[in-house]
Amino acid sequence: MFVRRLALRDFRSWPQIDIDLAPGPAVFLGSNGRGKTNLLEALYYLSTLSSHRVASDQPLIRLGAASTKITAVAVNAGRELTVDVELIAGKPNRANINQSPVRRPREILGIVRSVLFAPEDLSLVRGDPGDRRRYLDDLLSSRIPRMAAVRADYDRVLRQRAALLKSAGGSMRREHSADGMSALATLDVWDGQLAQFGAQLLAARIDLLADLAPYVTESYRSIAPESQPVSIFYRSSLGDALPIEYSDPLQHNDHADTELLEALLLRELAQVRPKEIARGVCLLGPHRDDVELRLGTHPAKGYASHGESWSYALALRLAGYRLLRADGTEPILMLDDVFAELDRRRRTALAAVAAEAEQVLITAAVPEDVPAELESTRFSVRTVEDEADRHSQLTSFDEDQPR
Ligand SMILES: Nc1ncnc2c1ncn2[C@@H]1O[C@H](COP(=O)(O)OP(=O)(O)OP(=O)(O)O)[C@@H](O)[C@H]1O
Repeated sequence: MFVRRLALRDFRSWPQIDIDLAPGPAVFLGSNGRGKTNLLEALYYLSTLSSHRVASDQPLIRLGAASTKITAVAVNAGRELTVDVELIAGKPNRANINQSPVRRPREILGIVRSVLFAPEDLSLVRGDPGDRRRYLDDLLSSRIPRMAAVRADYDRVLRQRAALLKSAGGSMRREHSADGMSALATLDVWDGQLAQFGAQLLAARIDLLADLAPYVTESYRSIAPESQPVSIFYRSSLGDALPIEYSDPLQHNDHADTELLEALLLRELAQVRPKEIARGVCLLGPHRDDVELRLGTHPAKGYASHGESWSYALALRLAGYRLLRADGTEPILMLDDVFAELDRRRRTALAAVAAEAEQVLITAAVPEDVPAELESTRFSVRTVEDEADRHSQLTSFDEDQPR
């Protein structure tokens, strides 16, 4: 798929912009802080309903504006769909497909598919488990859009159960108190829901990892052939209760059994309940899980060098890209200021993948940062400043140059 048009209103540094795009590479050039990443972030938002940089939507709305709107015309196998989402401060977001409102914004997921590789991705290797969970879950929602609803249900149950654990902890501790008994009964209901949605999410992650793992190994080998091989494992808060073939993607060849996982979660939740009540937090479930990234026989986190960590992060993104492609829908590849960080071999490996992409959007400070095989449409991104305002502006790079 590709995006034929991207229009923004009051998105970060862009008051208004309407860009025509074509299949193949497009390069956005400009020095630091001009608004290049903001363009990619907007498109990424349409494909995941979240930013790759911030957890809340507020920073995406241009300072001084009350709302922002992102619109794209996506072309998939010759079929065009116009999709837009409006983020309004303090109100629920709204979305349209072909100008018709959808009931929930997440109904637009799957129309624009993208994979974004950005400097922040180093945190996939060096950061907290939450960064790796998010990587898996975003890929999951791109691949199977209905999983976004499962995630939302799981998060809702998690929040409500956590609130119950916190507020009712005191009354539960008072033995045989009426409040305590009723809180325990309510907790049983939430345990059931947590196990139900948690098992669906867990099964989907385990299946995803099994499909993804060979692409991660292959992508890493192509980027860093001289390095030790990599392998990935699912680390569940269920610990040893999780069947071994569910932890090791190379041993998992079937669909994960959701009923089995639900029963395991329920059983283990019953076991940890006293601890959860004492601490007032949910200790078990996919929100506590991690993906272990190994380099050779060691965990990459704390062991891999800077270059190896970069290669690993890039391999994870390329693996996601290849997996979506193998599913039959080519995602847009977005490369945010990454070539300058890469050595020659890794630049060449990444450029080879990007040159084959149906559409690739690249940001860079200077043209020399972009490999020659990816040269095509070039835009200049600059900042315009007057007394009243400071904002980004886009022009054709080639027309900009002195003749
Ligand atoms: N909500 C907002 N309203 C107005 N301006 C914003 C908002 N959020 C960010 N900006 C501005 O956007 C600019 C940063 O844009 P962006 O991150 O796209 O830069 P960039 O061109 O990718 O730079 P770099 O090469 O340094 O990554 C900054 O000038 C920042 O002040």
